[in-house]
Amino acid sequence: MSELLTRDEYAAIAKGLDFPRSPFIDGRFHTAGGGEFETVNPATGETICKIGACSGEDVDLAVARAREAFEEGRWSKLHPAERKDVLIRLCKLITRNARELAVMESLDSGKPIRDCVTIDIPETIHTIKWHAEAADKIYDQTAPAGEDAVAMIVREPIGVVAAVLPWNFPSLMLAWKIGPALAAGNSVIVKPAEQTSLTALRIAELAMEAGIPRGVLQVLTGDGPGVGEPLGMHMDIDMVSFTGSTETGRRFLRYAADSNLKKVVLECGGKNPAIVLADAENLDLVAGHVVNAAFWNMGENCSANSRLIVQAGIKDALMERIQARLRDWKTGDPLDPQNHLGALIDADHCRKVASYLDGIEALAGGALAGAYLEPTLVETDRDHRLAREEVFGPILSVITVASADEALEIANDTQYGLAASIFTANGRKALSAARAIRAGTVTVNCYGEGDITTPFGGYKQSGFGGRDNGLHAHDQYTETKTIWIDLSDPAAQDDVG
Ligand SMILES: NC(=O)C1=CN([C@@H]2O[C@H](COP(=O)(O)OP(=O)(O)OC[C@H]3O[C@@H](n4cnc5c(N)ncnc54)[C@H](OP(=O)(O)O)[C@@H]3O)[C@@H](O)[C@H]2O)C=CC1
Ligand SMILES: CCCCCC/C=C/C(=O)O
Repeated sequence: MSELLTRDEYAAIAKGLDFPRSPFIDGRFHTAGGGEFETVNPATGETICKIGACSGEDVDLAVARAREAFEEGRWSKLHPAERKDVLIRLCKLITRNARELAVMESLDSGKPIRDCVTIDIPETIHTIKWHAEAADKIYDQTAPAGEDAVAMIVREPIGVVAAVLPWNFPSLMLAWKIGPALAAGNSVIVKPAEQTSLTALRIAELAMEAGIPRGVLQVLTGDGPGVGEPLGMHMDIDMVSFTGSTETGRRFLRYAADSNLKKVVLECGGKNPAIVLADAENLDLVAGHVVNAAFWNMGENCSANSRLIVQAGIKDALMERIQARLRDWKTGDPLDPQNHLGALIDADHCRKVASYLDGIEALAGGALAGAYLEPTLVETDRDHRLAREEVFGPILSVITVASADEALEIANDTQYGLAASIFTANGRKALSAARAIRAGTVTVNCYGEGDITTPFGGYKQSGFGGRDNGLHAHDQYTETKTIWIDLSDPAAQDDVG
């Protein structure tokens, strides 16, 4: 926390920011053809600035420039070590501008500055750097083809990749996509969520300064129907990597089917359980994980544990500790580093989240003001919509169970399968539960998404087609080619055919 400044110091940085206002196409800010939209600070409701919205022609232009860059090999044919050097230069530039980027992110999204400074921007840098470093350390393979042939299995960049992003981790999700996609040699077109375009635009500008050739990293601003759909339907885009709602993810599968069968990778929603069994140790620590898992980033997190499934024997002791923890989790001005929760993405979304509480008495929290909603605890049965739907806000649904088997059955009774946590002192129970839970990430006696080295993505309707993070992400941005070379003596061969 020592790196944090005061609220007034952050406000002074905010005053001095120069906001990017246009899409970034072919290495420069470009006058958009689709009018303008306002980007609003959810914490105050004030307009930060107007940003140009891309037209269909702008999308076509960006795709043409991306294709040209790819075919000319400006980036795709560089030695991997050269791509590494440029991406590391980009990381240095992001680091140099980290404070401004953190404040920009907080203003644009309502995220607490403490998280932007200590998590979002450092993790953005770490992610790009990790993939950059991997670029010249990944080997291709040869197959066991015998003495008379060499069979090489080589990776090649896919081509033009569109990265369609959500608003909940604007720069980090950008890094999760562009890190591996650029390291692998692709041209990337980013479509940030309309609410949160600012840091993506600034990072694209820094990428140009770092030496990423024009056309290789572009950012198209605008909304889903105006920009996301034309990207999804485009005949010259080779892949879409998407993070967002399951409903919109489904659309990208349809776009691909109705256009060129582009590769689609989806990272979608979750309704993730935290299971606390009666033998869990150190309930203070468990309560800390449960609170963090549910309320970090205002619960606007696909991997939030929004269901607490707790065994009856320890429920009261745990709830007492959770309530005590919550008293320290202050909600308010995102630029004040004392606050753990800032504003939700906008007042409409906040009202929608709060409407889940209609007719329910909360055990704690529940106060609503503008785009702010206090962290809220509610007791529900397993079939309540709060316990089944992805709320994407700071509401934790508490479900009491009699046994570990019942807990696991409820945990899996969902259309989603992104993440889960289990707390127990019994190693055998922990491991068998981790295997039984149908989710992409299961944490034992802790909460988290893993780290850059571990793949992240979902089972069932939480994901499709691949994983973010780790070398698994690198794989998803490459095609696999077989090159078979015959080594046998032509003179000794029978005729063919
Ligand atoms: N898994 C996750 O991390 C996330 C899940 N969600 C869930 O989704 C809910 C709705 O949030 P929302 O922002 O609308 O999420 P969406 O899934 O709609 O948005 C994600 C991205 O897809 C774009 N998009 C939206 N509609 C279309 C479309 N028809 N064609 C192509 N692209 C499109 C969005 O653009 P634009 O927003 O500019 O219109 C945005 O860039 C949330 O309440 C939450 O439950 C939301 C964000 C992240
Ligand atoms: C520091 C790791 C943050 C991971 C956030 C993962 C969330 C993804 C999403 O909501 O899409």
